[in-house]
Amino acid sequence: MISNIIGYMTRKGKGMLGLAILCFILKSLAQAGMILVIFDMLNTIIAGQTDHLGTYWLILIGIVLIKGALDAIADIGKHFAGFEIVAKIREKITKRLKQFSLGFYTNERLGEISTIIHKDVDNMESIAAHMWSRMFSDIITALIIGGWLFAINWKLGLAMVSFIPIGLLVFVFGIKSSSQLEKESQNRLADMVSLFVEYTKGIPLLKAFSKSPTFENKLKDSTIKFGESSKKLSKSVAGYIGRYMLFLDICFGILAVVGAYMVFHQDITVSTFIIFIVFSKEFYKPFYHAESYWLKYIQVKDSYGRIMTLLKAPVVDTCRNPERIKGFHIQFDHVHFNYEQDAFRLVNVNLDIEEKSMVALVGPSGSGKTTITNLILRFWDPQKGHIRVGGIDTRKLDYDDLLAHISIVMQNVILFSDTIYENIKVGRRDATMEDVIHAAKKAMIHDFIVSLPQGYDTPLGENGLGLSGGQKQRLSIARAFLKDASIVILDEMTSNVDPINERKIQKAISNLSLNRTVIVIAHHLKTIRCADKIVVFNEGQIVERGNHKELLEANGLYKNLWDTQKKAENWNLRGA
Ligand SMILES: Nc1ncnc2c1ncn2[C@@H]1O[C@H](COP(=O)(O)OP(=O)(O)OP(=O)(O)O)[C@@H](O)[C@H]1O
Repeated sequence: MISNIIGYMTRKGKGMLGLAILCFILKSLAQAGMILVIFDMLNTIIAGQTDHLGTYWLILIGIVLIKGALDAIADIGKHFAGFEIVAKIREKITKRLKQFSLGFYTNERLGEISTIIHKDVDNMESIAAHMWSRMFSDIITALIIGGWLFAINWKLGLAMVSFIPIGLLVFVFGIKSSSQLEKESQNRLADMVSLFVEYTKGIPLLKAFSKSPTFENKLKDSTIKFGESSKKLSKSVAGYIGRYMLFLDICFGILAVVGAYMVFHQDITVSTFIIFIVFSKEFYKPFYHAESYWLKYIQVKDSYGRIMTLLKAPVVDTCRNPERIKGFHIQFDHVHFNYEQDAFRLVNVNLDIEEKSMVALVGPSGSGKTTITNLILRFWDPQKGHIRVGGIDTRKLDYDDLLAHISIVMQNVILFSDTIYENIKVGRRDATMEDVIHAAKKAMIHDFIVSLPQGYDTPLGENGLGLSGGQKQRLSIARAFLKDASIVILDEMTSNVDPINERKIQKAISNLSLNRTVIVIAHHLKTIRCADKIVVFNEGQIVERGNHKELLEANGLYKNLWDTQKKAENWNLRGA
């Protein structure tokens, strides 16, 4: 983890981190030097020589100033290094996010990505800037001071480290034995959080339908379970940390006893004894801090794991010399596809969508219509067979070029918390106000927009809050007009819109369909009667194809669906 994170830094960043560590070491040594100067000063005072007191004061003031300067430089260095790591990791993630297939962006993933970008990357800053600079400087200072103390008297040096190996063994075994409890506690926490999220999302439903406390009981249960596992973990951690600290204290006690014994037998002077007592604290520092280093490591380990999983997730395959699109005839050639093993399968799909024709995909829910459009967009790639656009396999096409030539009008229109103008401009970032108005007029939404007090500058709430479904869909059609792509994928609205809105949407869609290759995922069969070709899917296979008249005459699944929808309409009318 350390080498990987350092790998993200530039030479300057690494230099600044090194400078911070060096300054912290020098600061600790300056601190030690200050104590030695004070010792020396006391010795001279005890000896009755007070002539050089002024020099001592000057040296002490000098050390204090140097310490302050070192502290400031170390602070600047560690923050520079920390912020650089954060910036570099975020840059790498941003680049990677652009390379993922859109199929990667499920709702859960979006939540996870935002946690990674906010919390996990910030954790990397805290470990690199705050922990490493301290930890490395503590360890190096301890080595220098330990070496110096050993050089003064190796026997007392041995007393100083006597129980450290046993203490470290206790620490390492403690970590191992509590790792299972730690995992358990993390899992319980994850269960509790996901239940809370589910609960918060479902509050309106729970209020409307359920007075039973089942969900609340589940929540209470999971909170208790998490509490219990946390208590067990804390108990185990407190146990081994307590034992470890005890061994460090025993070490210090042995140092004091052996030192006093040696002073008594005049093996060492009192000053040597005092030097050991005072400076051994500096030597023990990283050992006493091992607990906080470890806890910090645990805290960032998961963050690091999540960042790496994201950075290593597979991206859309791109070939070395991708080709540009040369035409808009779409062809499925013996395509086989499944999202997951042993689940829905698209079986041997052969399909020709002529350039500038309109093809409607129909079939029962879950038959594979959206999957066909997902494959054209390369949200996924087929396991077998080829999908060609303009005669070229989509895997050999420049992916950005492919997407630049396709407009999508989905039922779930995604709108941003921004003005109507900016929301339409998503279709083409360099569009002018005139272009936007022109597109809105073609999408039959201009009159509605100008009727609003702030017109095109009207801010939209999150995901278009304040607009009806029909209005949202016409805004998305305006985007498609603005993009002016040669291929249009339309996912027809399933929810009921009022007849005026429906007529406007139909008019806007027929405007958009002119002179383009159009693929419609059709739910209302009456709207696609005029399509050049209707392809009927059932359980992942094409079962019929032809125009409306031919399919009715064939008396198959299409006729069945058509009759069912007509019956439903009649029923609606009678019901009304
Ligand atoms: N991301 C996915 N991962 C796994 N399975 C999926 C995924 N998306 C869709 N499916 C499954 O693939 C099958 C076909 O789905 P698809 O969305 O293509 O059907 P559809 O004909 O468009 O349905 P509808 O008319 O209801 O929108 C369904 O069984 C669905 O559950």
